[in-house]
This record gives sequence, structure tokens and C-alpha cells, in this order.
Amino acid sequence: MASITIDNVVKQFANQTVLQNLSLHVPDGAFYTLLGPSGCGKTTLLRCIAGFNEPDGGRILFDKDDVTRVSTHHRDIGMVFQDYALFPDKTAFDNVAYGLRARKVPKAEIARRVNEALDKVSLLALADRYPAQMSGGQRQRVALARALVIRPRVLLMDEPLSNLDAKMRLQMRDVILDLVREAGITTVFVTHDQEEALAMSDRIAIMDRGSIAQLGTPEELYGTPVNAYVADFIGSANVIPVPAESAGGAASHVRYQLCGQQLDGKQGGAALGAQGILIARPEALSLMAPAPHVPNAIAGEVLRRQYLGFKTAYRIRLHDQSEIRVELHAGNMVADFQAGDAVQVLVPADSRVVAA
Ligand SMILES: Nc1ncnc2c1ncn2[C@@H]1O[C@H](COP(=O)(O)OP(=O)(O)OP(=O)(O)O)[C@@H](O)[C@H]1O
Repeated sequence: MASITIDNVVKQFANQTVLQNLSLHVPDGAFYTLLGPSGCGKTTLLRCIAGFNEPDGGRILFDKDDVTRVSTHHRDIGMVFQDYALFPDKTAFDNVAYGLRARKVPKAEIARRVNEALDKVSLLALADRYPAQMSGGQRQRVALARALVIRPRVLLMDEPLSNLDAKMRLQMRDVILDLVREAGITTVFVTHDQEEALAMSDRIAIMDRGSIAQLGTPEELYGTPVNAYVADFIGSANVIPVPAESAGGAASHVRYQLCGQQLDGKQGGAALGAQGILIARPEALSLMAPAPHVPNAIAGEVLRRQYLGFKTAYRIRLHDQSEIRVELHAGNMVADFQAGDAVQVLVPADSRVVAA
């Protein structure tokens, strides 16, 4: 087990800079996820940690060891790929045994450790099967056993669940988490599935064009996204440009204009006297019938109501013709509204206004 330090790493392909002075520290034993849209550099960063890509600048450390120029097979890593990358001509047993044989581990110990690893992924009974005789989930479990059996310092996983069906993906989340927690192994996991990232990670690094837009716990990223990009990537959010000004008093407050009305919000990094971005999760907003003098309420009209069982989603048109999405959850819904109803949208005063 080891911590991973990525220190100012730069990676270029031809004249494209794919990683831009990227730094990230993954503590020993932590489960970190790289999340971001296609092409943002997730796989490139993982391949730099693995040693398949050599950075053009910066360093990569495992604990205090600089591994930047160390070859992949001397880094002591386990890897699991999207396409499993099993040897098709080897049985499950021999696939898992491969890394131990390469390390010249004694035969009896190989048998013991391979059986133990196959048992952990519930595949002992299929030890003699070839990859072609197994389902996608079973193959992915062989790949996981193969990565873990060598007791690597670091486990790297590149979209390991994306070829599995939805049910198997959920099951494998638990299998992976149970195994890496039990082994206490430092893991970097790549996905573009935000729910997977939220459900599995200690911390998530949201990547944007070769940089980290925000690093945080799932709760931090969902609750306090630093900008519209992160807010839009994790969950859904109303992202509304608003002029921001000082609310006087506490620096944590901000006043902004929406539809010609003054509202109070929370300062999330907006420049005062300039344009900011209001970030409001649909489920943080609520609706009420029109009434005079309600603070932090803006008038609008229901454009569409969609009943979704556990929640009801509304599209509201405000007087400036912009739209805002509101979701009321079944458990705390006090009033329902239909298309055409005049309403007021209540924007909580802890809604954040971030820098544009
Ligand atoms: N070997 C290479 N040669 C040239 N360009 C490359 C190479 N590998 C990656 N790139 C480019 O680097 C950028 C980042 O690619 P990368 O695979 O890291 O993205 P990603 O975030 O993992 O995307 P995806 O989710 O689609 O896998 C892309 O523009 C890609 O075309």
C-alpha cells in the first residue's frame, strides 16, 4: 500500500496538451475517482500513474519513491481495464496465477493465493473455465482477482464496469469496494458515470480539459460545486447568470438580481459588482401559490408538470421568459401545481452564487 502523489504532471500528444500541470494526492488506502467527460484526460492520467505514458513534466511518487521513470512492471501496481484484458488461452486460475509466476513465487504458495483470490470474488468453482466460457461479470471478477493477488501497492481501474449490464454493475460496485477496503489498497478509479463515482469514492476529482476542476468528497461536490461546470456534471442544477453585489454584513452573503427582484444568497466566490452564476439544485427549490411580500420568491408560471413517482418535476417560466426547474419530493410536498398555474418559486437563501 502506498500514497500516490501526482506533482505538476504535464502530458502532451503531438501539439495537444492533455494534462496541464496536474497535481493530486491520494492518501494511502483511499479510493479516489477521476470523473469527467470523454477526452478530458482521465485515462491519460491513469496511464501516467501506471507507467504506460511518460509525463513530459512533473513527477509521480508512490509514498516517497519517485516512480516517474520506473517501468510499469517495477511499479507494483494492479490494473483492471474496461475490456478485462484476460489471456483468452488461459483458465481463470492461470490468469490469476500469471503475476505470481512472473514473480517466481513458489508453486504451493501460488496455488494457495490464487484459490484464496478466486474465493474472494466467488469464482472458485469456475477456476478451470476459459474467459470465453464466462459472463462479463465473471470475467471482470477474474480481472479483479488477478490485479489483487499480487498485493499491489496501488490499484488502478479504468472504467471497469462499463461493459456490464446495469444489474451486474451494481453488484460489482460492492464486490470491488469490499475487496479494496479489506485489502486497504490505494485505488484510483476512472469512470464517466457520476452515480458510480458518488456511490464508491472517498473523493472525486472532476476533470476538465486536462485539469482538476474540483476535488472533494461526493457530498462536497454535490453540495458546494465551485463552478457551473462541476454543478452541471454532478447531478442537475439550474445554472443562472445573475449580477452579484454585496449584501452588507457577513461576507458569506451576497445579494443578486433575478427577474428584476433582489434575492439573498450565499457567497460562493462571485466577484461583487459583476456577473456571477446562481447554482440552484431543482430539489432545493420549492413552490407556493402567489402571495405578496414573500422574501426570496420569484413569480412564474408552470409550463410543464411531470409526475415521476417519488418526485414531481416542474418547468417554471419566469417573467423574463427564462426557465427554472423545480422538483418536489413526494415526502415533503405541501402543494401541487398544474401547467398554467401562477406560482412563486422560493429560492433558499443558502443557494450559492459562484464566479462566472
Ligand atoms: N496515444 C495518444 N496519441 C495522441 N493523442 C492521444 C493519445 N492518447 C490520448 N490522446 C488524446 O488525449 C486526450 C485525452 O484522452 P484520454 O483517453 O485521456 O481521455 P478520457 O478522459 O479518458 O476519455 P474517455 O472517457 O473517452 O476514455 C484526447 O483528446 C485523446 O484524443
